[in-house]
Amino acid sequence: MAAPSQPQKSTYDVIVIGAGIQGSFTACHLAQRHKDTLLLEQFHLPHSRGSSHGHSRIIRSAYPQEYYSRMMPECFRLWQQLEAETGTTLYRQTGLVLLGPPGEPELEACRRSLGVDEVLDAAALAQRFPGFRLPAGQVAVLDSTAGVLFADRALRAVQEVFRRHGGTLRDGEKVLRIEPGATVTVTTTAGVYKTPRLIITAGAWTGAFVEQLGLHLPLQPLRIDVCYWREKQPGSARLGSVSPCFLTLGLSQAPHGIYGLPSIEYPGLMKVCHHHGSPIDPEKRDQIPSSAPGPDIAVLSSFISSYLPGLETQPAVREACLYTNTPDEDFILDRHPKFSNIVIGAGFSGHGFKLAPVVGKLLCQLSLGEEPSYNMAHFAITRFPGVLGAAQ
Ligand SMILES: Cc1cc2nc3c(=O)[nH]c(=O)nc-3n(C[C@H](O)[C@H](O)[C@H](O)COP(=O)(O)OP(=O)(O)OC[C@H]3O[C@@H](n4cnc5c(N)ncnc54)[C@H](O)[C@@H]3O)c2cc1C
Ligand SMILES: O=C(O)[C@@H]1CCCCN1
Repeated sequence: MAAPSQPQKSTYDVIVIGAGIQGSFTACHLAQRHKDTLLLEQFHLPHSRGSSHGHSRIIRSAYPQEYYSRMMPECFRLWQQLEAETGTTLYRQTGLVLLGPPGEPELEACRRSLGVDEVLDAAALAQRFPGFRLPAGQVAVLDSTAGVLFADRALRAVQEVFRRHGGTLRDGEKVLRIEPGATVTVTTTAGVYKTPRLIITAGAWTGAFVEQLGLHLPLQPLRIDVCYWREKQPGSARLGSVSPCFLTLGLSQAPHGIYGLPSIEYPGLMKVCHHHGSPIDPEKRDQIPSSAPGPDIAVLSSFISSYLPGLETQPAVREACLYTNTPDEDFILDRHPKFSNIVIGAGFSGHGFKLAPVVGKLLCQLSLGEEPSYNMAHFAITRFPGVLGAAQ
């Protein structure tokens, strides 16, 4: 005889909306702090409809902005802790070369963030990493701490630790409505929940979602072409050989930057992408035709012929991922200006994965009314004018 079904629990200390890397780390910190936490995800997990899927992400210490580079030692430590807690390998050190014109301000700021003096010219780079050809007027700075995070595996690991600490993760359950108040009511496709504290980490869906809370955030979802390029000589860009990650700064033909990771996802294919994409509604991401090569592919092909002559100049595989950009490409990590028990983490602008352990900690601290461990000025909602619209 089947056991009588338990009535579904409906009250939690904290509810987190969105189980991407940011929501999952946030929920994990809360559960580790013994908060009874519900993490809600609209899609069945794992899924590839948002920003946290795929095999790999870059992690690096080098950052032009010191408010991110200052967080990196703690991020590296927390990633290591997650590896130890789950017995999985989540990080592989490969190094990263930053490429740009000598004296380029962001390149210089990265060099300062690393505390290195050395700048590699074309000959020094080619000797160290034979796959790269540095055109005249370009130099390289090496971040030897950098490497690859195994993204899908990392997401699974953090969700596993969340559950281990008593957290509840409900996937395939979309949040439809939020009613703010001292107790927030959260209505989903499957039930109604109450909580004194809500955190919204809904990725590319956040902008449209928080409109119901009278908040107009300048968040622009972008569809990114994730491209993989075949090595002419198989094995030349494989992880573990001499291939590092790379990132361009101040490149006139691609001002947003181009980046790459060694061939670890698909054998013989190196991931090289444009740090930019086309505006998109996340609900309609598959409606744009994917057959014709877009402008991003042309930029990448031309870059590859000059800098990476060991790769073929047409992508062998194209996938899609979403960025959610703010106008200044800094994150939003803040309380709702009117409803202080609702916290928002969004606008990760294509560089949030590596920072998720600290982002999660900060969102947890904000939600519990604690003093955040880092200066939050750059992440404030109120840096954007008119976010509360006419109701302000
Ligand atoms: C191609 C690409 C390359 C990148 N490279 C790097 C890199 O090298 N290094 C780096 O640090 N970062 C990188 N990033 C950025 C990083 O991956 C993102 O910043 C990060 O994944 C954002 O996570 P998120 O949790 O905010 O969003 P998501 O992973 O999209 O999570 C949000 C979740 O909320 C859910 N959701 C939305 N609405 C609802 C609702 N109403 N109810 C329930 N659930 C809901 C969504 O389904 C989704 O699962 C890259 C991103 C892309 C796309
Ligand atoms: O966050 C990063 O390190 C990379 C840089 C290049 C674009 C994608 N994100």
